[in-house]
Amino acid sequence: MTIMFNKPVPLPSPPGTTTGTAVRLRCSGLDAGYPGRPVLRQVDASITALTVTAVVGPNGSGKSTLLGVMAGVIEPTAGDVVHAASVRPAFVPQRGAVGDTLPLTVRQTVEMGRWAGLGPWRRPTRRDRAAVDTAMERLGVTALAARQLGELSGGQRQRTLIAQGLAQGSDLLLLDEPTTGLDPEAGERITDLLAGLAGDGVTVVQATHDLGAARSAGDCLLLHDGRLVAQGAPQDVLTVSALTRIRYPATPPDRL
Ligand SMILES: Nc1ncnc2c1ncn2[C@@H]1O[C@H](COP(=O)(O)OP(=O)(O)OP(=O)(O)O)[C@@H](O)[C@H]1O
Repeated sequence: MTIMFNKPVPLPSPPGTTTGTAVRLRCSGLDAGYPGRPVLRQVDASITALTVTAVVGPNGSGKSTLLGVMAGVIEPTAGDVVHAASVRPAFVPQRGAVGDTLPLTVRQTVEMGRWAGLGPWRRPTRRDRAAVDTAMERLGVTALAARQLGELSGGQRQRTLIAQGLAQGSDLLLLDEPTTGLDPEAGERITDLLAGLAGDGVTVVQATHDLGAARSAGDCLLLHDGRLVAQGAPQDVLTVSALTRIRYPATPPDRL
């Protein structure tokens, strides 16, 4: 198995996609999981550049595991992950992964997105500060800069964490359930912001249970039991029959 970050750009388009569509990342024959627990099996999937891709599937279907592999934090046990750029992806894990009680302000949280690129003394440069300012503005959290993380609403907190990912300056943003637990308005705001980022040169992949967010994505991967059962436009992938077949729980027929 291999994870490569330096393949030539662009990768060839997969069969069935529009000619000329640039592929940012491709998984081929991917197996991955945890010690004693195989999860992903033979996943072949492509992430289209400058698009929001939604990764959908029931609990335990392998969405977070797939994001972890794309982010390079989980090693595949078989297959390849090929990136069309040498820039490391920015990974925003699930909301619960960041403690609410951390004594951090919004600005300090976003600044952490720059840490990997700082020298041993962690002195931010003007460029670092500009990246933080831009990310905070883009996510609408500038006015919250001095607030503690624990004082924020769910939507504000989530936008702060996405700003931290954006501040990393990657062209690939991987988000694990960015709208889970938010009220519809806060969720829609994040969905719109992600679409705006894709329009501004960032490739976005989000694992989500939010079918509204998935339907407004440009592309969709449907996982079931660690296997990719469909990939394509949301209206072609998130059909009543496909969701019923995998017994996806959040599919009231009137919302399809
Ligand atoms: N750190 C871990 N160690 C062992 N098994 C794990 C670990 N993380 C997840 N799993 C298992 O791997 C499988 C896939 O989990 P994963 O989190 O990728 O699914 P998911 O589709 O993101 O689920 P959810 O929608 O509930 O977040 C599940 O059976 C889960 O219990």
